[in-house]
This record gives sequence, structure tokens and C-alpha cells, in this order.
Amino acid sequence: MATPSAPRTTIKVGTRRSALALRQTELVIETLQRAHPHLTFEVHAMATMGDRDKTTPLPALGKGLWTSELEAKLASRELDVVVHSLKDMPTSLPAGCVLGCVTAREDPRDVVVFSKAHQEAGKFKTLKDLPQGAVVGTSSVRRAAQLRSKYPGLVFRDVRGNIETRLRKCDEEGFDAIILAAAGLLRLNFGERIAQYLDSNTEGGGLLHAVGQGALGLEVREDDQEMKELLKAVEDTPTMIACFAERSVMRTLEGGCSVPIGVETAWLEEEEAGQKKRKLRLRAVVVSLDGSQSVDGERIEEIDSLAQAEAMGKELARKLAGMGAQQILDDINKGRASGAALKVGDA
Ligand SMILES: NCc1[nH]cc(CCC(=O)O)c1CC(=O)O
Repeated sequence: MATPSAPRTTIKVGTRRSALALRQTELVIETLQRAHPHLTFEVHAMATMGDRDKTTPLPALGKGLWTSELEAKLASRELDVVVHSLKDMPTSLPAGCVLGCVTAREDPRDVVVFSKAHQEAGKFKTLKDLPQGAVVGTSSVRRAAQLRSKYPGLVFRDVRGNIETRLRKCDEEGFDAIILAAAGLLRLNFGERIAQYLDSNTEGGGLLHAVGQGALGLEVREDDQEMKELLKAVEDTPTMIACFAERSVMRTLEGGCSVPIGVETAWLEEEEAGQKKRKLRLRAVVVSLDGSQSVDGERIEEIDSLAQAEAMGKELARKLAGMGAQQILDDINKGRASGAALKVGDA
């Protein structure tokens, strides 16, 4: 079907139905509406496979479990744009669909949330305060694998569900703490539950976050120039460039499977020959499932374009692969091929 010649006056915005997805969509529409007051934005919310199937381990559900149904509606023109948590978007999109823009990022870090009882008692401030055998909930291989090596005394247990469900399980089902993304908690006004932020500098043992965590990805049809133009009003270019670098690391390393990769990006101001230069620092880690092996590295480069960001991510991924990450990934893929079910998935 050809692109309609008259510009659209109503924009159909697709989203998942979770409270977080709806809140994120509302935030995007607020900004779009301010930039384009003449347009009407309609929210079309639907459940995806990841929302419906709450028991199959996430890696077994395959890629696109949070996105495929929405992308089908985008391709068939029932939707004009889809708002995703960028970290739930596969690094390769279906033919005809593209990542049209990335908006301003919420805090990308992972955080520790203690159970209500612990929070009220006030005894524990950080993960390292927890006693031997304490139970920490996470539904993410990346989180569990990184934390296992740094906190060998802790027991990691799967906890699935949307943010409200996980918080309830944390409080009622015998967990001492759970690990969540700061972004989701902050956007849903649960910020007061955040006890500790985890990053590469965390004292006692840190954690690199998921690719794209805290950012929103707006997906459009590749041939929809009109929609791409409209989205320029909500694009955050530095975030988009950083996220393209992160996604490139993942795309280069994954080879068909979701794997435990953590990343961290930062824009640094550096003086060089009397000139201020903005450089992107990209850190990444690949961990074995049990946390016993890990390979990490970083690059700092002057980056001005998405293509340069992708090249940078690829370079870092190749360096890590050569340093042993490939072996770790091959072992994980072998385990999956032989049917060894993973306990936790990277949600
Ligand atoms: N897969 C679940 C998911 N997808 C996006 C977020 C949080 C928001 C974000 O990371 O952008 C979460 C919850 C979590 O991991 O705590």
C-alpha cells in the first residue's frame, strides 16, 4: 500500500498493557503532543507473548517476546509507531521495521530493593550487609551471573512478573531483596523502595546494566518518512548514539541467543590540545551463567554518528570475544541446544 498523500491527523501509538508500558507511552505522547499540537495521539495497548506466558523460561520463548505482536500491527499499518522499553527490543528488527528514535534516558542502573520488613527495620543498607544465605530475587541471567561471583554468600531465586508483582513477591514470598531497573521504579513512583544503586563503581561489587536499559525505543516502518520526521521532536541524540553502541555490542556477540551481557555508557568531556572533546565511554562484560567466569573491557572514542557508535560496539565485542567471551557464549549456547533449561531469563 502506498503512503497516504494527505498527512495523518491521528497517530496510532502501540504499547504493551503493563502499567510501566502505559506510563512510558504517556510520557512520550506528552512530549510529542507539545511539539505537534495539531495531531491526535491514540493509545493502542495489547498483551504480548511475554505478558501471557508467565511460566516458560524467558530464553526459551525466543526473541521478540515483548515486541513481535506489536510489530505485526505496525507492518500492517494498524499502528504508526510502537513505544518499547529499548532493552526489550531485539537487536535485529523484522524487515520493514526500524528504530526510529530513542528518547531521553531515565537512570539506566540496576538497584537493590529490600523487602518491606527489612526496609522498615532499617538494618540493611546495601547488598553486602545481607547475611550468608539471604535470598535475592532476580529474573535476569545477567544480574544473577554478575552478582553471584561478587556475593557468593547470597542465594539467587527467580522472580517473574511486572514491577508491581515483583515488589509484592519481594514483600510476601520470603525474599530478603530483589534487583530491578531503577527506571521502571522511578517511572511508576516507587523510588522510595530503592535502597542501593548498582554500577561498575559500587563498593563491594557492582553490576553493569542491560543493553538499552532505562531508554525508550520508538519503532516505525522503514518507509514512513512522515512518522520519522514527527519523532525528531522527542529524540535524545546523545542517548540514541550511546544506545546504538550498546546494541551493537550485543548484536555482535549474541549469535542467536539472549546472553548475559552487561554494559555501561557515559559521555566524557576531555581536553585535547586545548579543545574540549566529547567522548563516549563504553564498558561491557560477558559472564558465564554461574558467574564463575567473566570477561570485560572498555573503549573511549570520539563518536559523532550512529554508524560510528555501531562500529565502536562491534570493536569492543570482537575484543571481548577474543579475550574469552566467545568461549563463554559457546558454552551457554551448547547448554541451551542440549535442552538444559535456564532458571532465569533476562527480562
Ligand atoms: N523486562 C522487564 C523490564 N523492561 C523494562 C524494565 C524497566 C525499565 C527499563 O529498563 O527501561 C523492566 C523491569 C526491570 O527490569 O526491572
